Amino acid sequence: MAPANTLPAWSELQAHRDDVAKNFVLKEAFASDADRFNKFSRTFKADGSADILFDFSKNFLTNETLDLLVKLAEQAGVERKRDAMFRGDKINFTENRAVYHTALRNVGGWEMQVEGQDVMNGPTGVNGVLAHMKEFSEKVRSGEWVGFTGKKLTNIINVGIGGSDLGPVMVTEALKHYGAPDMTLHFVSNIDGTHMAEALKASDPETTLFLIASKTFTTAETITNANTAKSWFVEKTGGKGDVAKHFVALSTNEAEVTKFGIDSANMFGFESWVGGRYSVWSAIGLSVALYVGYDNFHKFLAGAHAMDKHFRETPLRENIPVIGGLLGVWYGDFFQAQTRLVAPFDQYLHRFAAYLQQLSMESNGKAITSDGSSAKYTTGSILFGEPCTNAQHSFFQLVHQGTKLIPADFILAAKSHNPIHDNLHQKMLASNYFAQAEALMVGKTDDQLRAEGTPEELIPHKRFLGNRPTTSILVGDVIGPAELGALIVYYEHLTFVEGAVWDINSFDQWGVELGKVLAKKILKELDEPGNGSGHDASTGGLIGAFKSFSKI
Ligand SMILES: O=P(O)(O)OC[C@H]1O[C@@](O)(CO)[C@@H](O)[C@@H]1O
Repeated sequence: MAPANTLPAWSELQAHRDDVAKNFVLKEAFASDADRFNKFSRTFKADGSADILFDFSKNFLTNETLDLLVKLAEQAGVERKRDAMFRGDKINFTENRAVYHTALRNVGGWEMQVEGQDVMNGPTGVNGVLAHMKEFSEKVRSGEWVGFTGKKLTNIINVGIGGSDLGPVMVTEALKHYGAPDMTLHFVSNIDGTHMAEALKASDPETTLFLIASKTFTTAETITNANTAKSWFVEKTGGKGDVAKHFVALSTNEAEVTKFGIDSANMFGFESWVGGRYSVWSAIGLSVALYVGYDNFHKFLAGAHAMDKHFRETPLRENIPVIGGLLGVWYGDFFQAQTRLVAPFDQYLHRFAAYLQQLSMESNGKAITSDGSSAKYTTGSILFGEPCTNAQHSFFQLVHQGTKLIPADFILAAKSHNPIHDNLHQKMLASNYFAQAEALMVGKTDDQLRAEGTPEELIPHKRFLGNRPTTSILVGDVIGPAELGALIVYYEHLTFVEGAVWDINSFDQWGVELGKVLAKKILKELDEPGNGSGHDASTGGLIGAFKSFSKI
């Protein structure tokens, strides 16, 4: 594909930005068009899910802007690339793989093949793994599957990192309302011994089930943590513990699973066309099924599939993830916004931004386009976020009065799982959700400050320039499994659209390899005399200091 900035629509957008958008004032746009909210809002509707309102009206958008962005998407081949993904083409061209996480949640019976092979049915097909997950999770939750002393397994330790951790953590936290009351979850990811030590300290080997979650089953942190866990289990049970009853593997790599000592019958597999950051829908999501029950896990898949259907079938201008992705390009490449804020007004979603960081930044943190040349434009964005209202009391000062343009997404469920104190908390949460977006848009003028009696010398300091764009996402009920699935997939496909316009490979992650290789070399040097070989003075000096401090 031609580099994005050589496409005709790109130049038209640049001209549009120069002539119109640089003077675009949101509050004036609303004052001049009473129908603006309706024009730039879209509602996601699907059976089994509450409606989800996506209000894009507080963005730097005019009809012309949206027309030009859609034109850019067309010229960049977004629809062609989207259809190639759903067709199972090897769009992950550096690893020669399909990108087929959509098959994992294909509850709609779509025919889905990779290299002419049906991926849904057959012994190792998606549906077979889901059936295995259903059977296993139901046996554990019912107490039919017990530990070596006959006790119910109520303490789950998921050992994984990156996509083998962030998704399970975020989803089990987001769906805590549906979690088994007698089940405790631990997620151990960091190689820092504290992570595993703290989990084991709180665990009884007789009631503990370990999920060793690793797509490759070669990730150093995970395999080390898994071996530590196994040693703890053997030691604590005096060798009487039956690993087969207390360890299962979630992976694509049967050989390494077997080498570790887990029987393949206790392995839940998935294919290499599932990227780590797209894997919560796969066997990696077993902790979710164990915690909230398979029926809720299926609803989670169904909500995701519904957003897949919307993305696959909806014309670009009405397509919600397409609009979200095009806004990412618009702010990043035409307004030089370097970051994106995602602030859920929802405590259960407190790990949502952390999950989206890997999804967005591991997908689009790329500077090379499909033909191997360097991108001549900005790609990717630094995604960050915390739940509100906490974030308002933390870093919103910069968002409101700083020098940076930070497009923000706010998310709220219309109903709370916990309508305590006569729903007062939910109303206060909602009032802040509305107020933050409004404040960022309208700001506060010098005249308003003077009218309040603000001393002249304080006016510049208390001025709010406003005109800061936000997207408000409002879920029309509580956020349950289906709504969560749809929300995640909105961001998955928004990320896809950004990458498709930027003509990058959003599905490999070569950038995580160099650090691993260097760490492996240094690990050996920590057990050898001296400060290692071939290091710069800083690295060598730090190694020396570490050895001295820790008396290695
Ligand atoms: O699931 P696994 O193979 O152990 O990989 C864990 C994580 O490591 C990576 O950094 C790739 O090495 C992420 O992409 C991935 O989610």
